[in-house]
Amino acid sequence: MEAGTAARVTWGLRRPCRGPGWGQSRRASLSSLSSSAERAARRAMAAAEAGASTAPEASLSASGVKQALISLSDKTDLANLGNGLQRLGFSIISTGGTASSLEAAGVNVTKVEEITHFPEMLDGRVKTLHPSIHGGILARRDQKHHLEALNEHGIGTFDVVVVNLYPFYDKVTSGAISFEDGIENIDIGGPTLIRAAAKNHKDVLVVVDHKDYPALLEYLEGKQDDQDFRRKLAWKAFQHVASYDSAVSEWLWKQSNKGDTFPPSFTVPLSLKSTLRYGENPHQKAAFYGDKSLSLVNVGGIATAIQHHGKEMSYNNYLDADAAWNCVSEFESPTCVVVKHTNPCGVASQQDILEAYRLAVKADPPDGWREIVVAPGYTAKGLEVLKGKSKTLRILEARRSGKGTLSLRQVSGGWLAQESDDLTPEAITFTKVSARAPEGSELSDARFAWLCAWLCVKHVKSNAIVIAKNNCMLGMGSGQPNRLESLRIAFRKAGEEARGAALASDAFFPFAWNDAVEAACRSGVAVIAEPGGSIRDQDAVDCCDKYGVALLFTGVRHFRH
Ligand SMILES: NC(=O)c1ncn([C@@H]2O[C@H](COP(=O)(O)O)[C@@H](O)[C@H]2O)c1NC=O
Repeated sequence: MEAGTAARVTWGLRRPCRGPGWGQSRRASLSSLSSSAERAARRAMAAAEAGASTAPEASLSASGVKQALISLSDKTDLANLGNGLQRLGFSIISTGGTASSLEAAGVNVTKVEEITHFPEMLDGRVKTLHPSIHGGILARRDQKHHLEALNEHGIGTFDVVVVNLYPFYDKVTSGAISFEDGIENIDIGGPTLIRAAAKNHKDVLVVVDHKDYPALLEYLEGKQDDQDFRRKLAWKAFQHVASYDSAVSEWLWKQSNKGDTFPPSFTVPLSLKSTLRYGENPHQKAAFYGDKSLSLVNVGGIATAIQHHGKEMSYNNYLDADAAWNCVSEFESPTCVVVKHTNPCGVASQQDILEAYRLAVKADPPDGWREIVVAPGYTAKGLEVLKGKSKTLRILEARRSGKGTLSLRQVSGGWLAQESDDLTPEAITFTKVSARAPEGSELSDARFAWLCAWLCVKHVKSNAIVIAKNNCMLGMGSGQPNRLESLRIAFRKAGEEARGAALASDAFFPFAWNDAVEAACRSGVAVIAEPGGSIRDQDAVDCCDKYGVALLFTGVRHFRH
């Protein structure tokens, strides 16, 4: 690509553009088309007429000088960019703060107002919103009448536009910010520049990410035009603006619709965290995206976990780690949850975490290797020991999964949205409906069994049955087409230890006699906890009374389909 010469763009200065009579004086000055810029514009038009506009050289500005517009809030690597562009012969035009930083870095720069003949005004709300800027970005170089229009109005073309936006996201997530401050942090001129340049990417390179500066400079140094490169930048630019707008829109919805959870429409800003080796199965490609919704700031969870050691996480690893971590995050006391295929199959809560681990593993001993460990933190020694266990063991450090989020789930052609199941154990009231009341530890066992069932149903399909004793899960059954089948599986796992234990069900028992309730009673459990609400609730009460089992209704169902 032709290097051109570094020159300050001064040709726009010739016309006063403000106040009444602006049109007249403007026309008057334009009538004397004599500047070098206008001569250059004519040269560019001649080139367009000659059909040379698709060659890289044709992206020279109408003035014959290549121009870059730079307007950045985040000024990371700005000096390198400015010096690089200057070295390549670009004339640089910038907004106030960016121009000052460039000057401080020894780069020649022209302020936007020298082109627009308007000062930056309204506290920065209007800086670059001007035909002298947007005409120079949007004009099609292969359209004679576009270049004629630029020429008529004394507007030069821009070849490169580098913009990043007011840090709206950081501001509104950094703590208390007033509504007015939020509004002032919505960038208007920046997205407009980005969209204009991205639309005209055939002739204008648009950059929104400082990580792309080296590639931009390398591209500009090259001899070949590459429309793919330009299109990728344009894609990224529109994506950048779309993400930005989704944050603004989410924030505004929250400001104006307190308490109303479901907006009529919304956009979820996702960014690629990693591509994965494959999906659930090797023939499926897969990737992991982080969700940058404002409502998910500081909610922790697996998406923001740090991996300290081990093989790269797979698609199924993420699902399992998520199920285990969301489950363990529910407990206040030290708890260990073992998950297989997203089912919590061993859960123990003990003051000593090592003891919790031993008991949880005992409930469902690993049938092979352990794939992932997730914890809120590790001592240096602990990490060393775990690393020594296996080269592949994935060791993750995660922050507790938060509450109050919207849960989204895909179905063919749409998404289901619901509030996350944030009910705390304190919100559950155990109502004794049987003749016998649970005694001593039976009550806490019932509560723990219910908690386990509750945690299970958040991650596995109903029907869910959990048997627990001494703060330890003894057995669980889930995902079976009927409740009796889940119950049988849970009892098979619990074995003889089920005698005197508590049993919990995620939903009511539709039948009692010759069915799940009677089977549970005959297996020797001391307490059954279930939501209640069946038309045959009385059968369940009568059955428990017959066997001397305590029956508790919780009034809360925790289906997961
Ligand atoms: N109003 C405008 O015409 C306008 N043009 C560019 N900006 C933004 O101003 C910022 C740079 O400002 P400065 O160079 O003064 O630090 C950039 O983030 C850019 O997106 C604008 N500001 C906000 O809307």
